[in-house]
Amino acid sequence: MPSTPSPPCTRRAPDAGAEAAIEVGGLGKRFGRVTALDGVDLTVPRGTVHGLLGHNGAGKSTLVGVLATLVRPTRGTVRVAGHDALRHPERVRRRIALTGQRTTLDLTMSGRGNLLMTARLLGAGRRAARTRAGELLDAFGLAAAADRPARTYSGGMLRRLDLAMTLVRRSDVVFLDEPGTGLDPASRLDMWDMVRHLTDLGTTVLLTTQHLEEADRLADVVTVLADGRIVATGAPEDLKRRIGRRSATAELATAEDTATAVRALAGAGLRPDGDHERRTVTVALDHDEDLAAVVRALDAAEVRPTRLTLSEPGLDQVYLALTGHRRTEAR
Ligand SMILES: Nc1ncnc2c1ncn2[C@@H]1O[C@H](COP(=O)(O)OP(=O)(O)OP(=O)(O)O)[C@@H](O)[C@H]1O
Repeated sequence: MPSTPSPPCTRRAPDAGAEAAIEVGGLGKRFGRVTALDGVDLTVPRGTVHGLLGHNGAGKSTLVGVLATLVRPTRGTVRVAGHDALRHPERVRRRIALTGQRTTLDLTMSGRGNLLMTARLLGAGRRAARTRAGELLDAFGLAAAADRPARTYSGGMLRRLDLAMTLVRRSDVVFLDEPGTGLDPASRLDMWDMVRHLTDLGTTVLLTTQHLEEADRLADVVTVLADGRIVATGAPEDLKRRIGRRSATAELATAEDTATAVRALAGAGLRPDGDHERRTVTVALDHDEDLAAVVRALDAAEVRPTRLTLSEPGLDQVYLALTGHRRTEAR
C-alpha cells in the first residue's frame, strides 16, 4: 500500500491553465492498406488518469506506440509532456514510462536490489539510487519485504514491484497496460489505489484496458476507440448518463405470467424484452415516467412479479452501444 493512499475513486477536474500532458491532433496511421488510426484528436490534462478503451484491433496499441515515440504516424501532430514527439522523440522518451504486462525483474535479487540496479543503470549516484529505491518501496507497500528475493513475492507484490521499476526515473506521463490483470480482487484494489497515487504526485496516466470496471474505477476521462476513430470521450459517469440506459427487470413465477407481462407492457407502449426460459422481462426506462408505467401495466394485468430490480447503466452497456462489440475479458 502507498504510504499515503488516495481514495480509489477520486475524480480530478482538469487544470484548464496548465499545458496538457498529451495533445494529439488529426492523427493518422496506416500500415500498408490497414488504417490503424484515422483522425484522432485527444487532449489529456496533466495529473489525470485517462482510460483508452476499444475492441481488439481498434488502434489502442498503435496510439500508445505513437505517444511513446515507438510508432511514427502517417499524419497529425503529437505533443507529450510538453515536447513535440515527432521532432524531438528523445526529449519525450526522457519524460515517459511504459509498462506492459511483462516483467523485467530479476527474481533472484531482492525488490530493493532490482530497484537499485535500475536506478544505477539510469545513471543515478549510489546515494540517490538508495533514496529513490527506499521511496518506491515505501510507496508501493514493499518496505517489509524489500530485502527478500523477489521470487518469494506474491503475484500482487511482483506487479507492484514491476510498476515501481518503471517509476525509478520520475516520469511525467506513464502508459499502463491493464494494471489490474492477473491480480486477485484485493490486490487489484491495492493496485488501483497505487495508480491513483501516481496522479497525487503530478504524474499523468494513460491506461489501456479491456476491463471496463478498471476504467470505470480509475479513469477521470475515458476515450472509446473503434476502427481507428474516437467514438466517444467523457467522464465515465457522463458517458453512462448520455449513452447508457436504465432498465427494470421483473421476475415472474410462471411462463404464463411472463407471456402476460410481455403483452401488458407492450400494450402500455413500452418495449419489453422477455426471456421465457428465465421467466424475466426487462424494460428499458427511456423516460422518467416509465417505471411507474411498468408497475401500472403489470398491476392492471394482475401479474405479480416475484422480484422487480432496477439497473443503472454500466460502462459495459455504453461500450457495447458505441462499438457494437462485446468486451473480451482476458482475466
Ligand atoms: N505493424 C503492423 N503492421 C500491420 N498492421 C498493423 C501493425 N500494427 C497494427 N496493425 C493493424 O492496425 C490495427 C490496429 O491495431 P492495434 O494493435 O493498434 O489495435 P489494439 O486496439 O491495440 O488491439 P488489441 O486490443 O488487440 O491489442 C489492426 O488492424 C492491426 O492489425
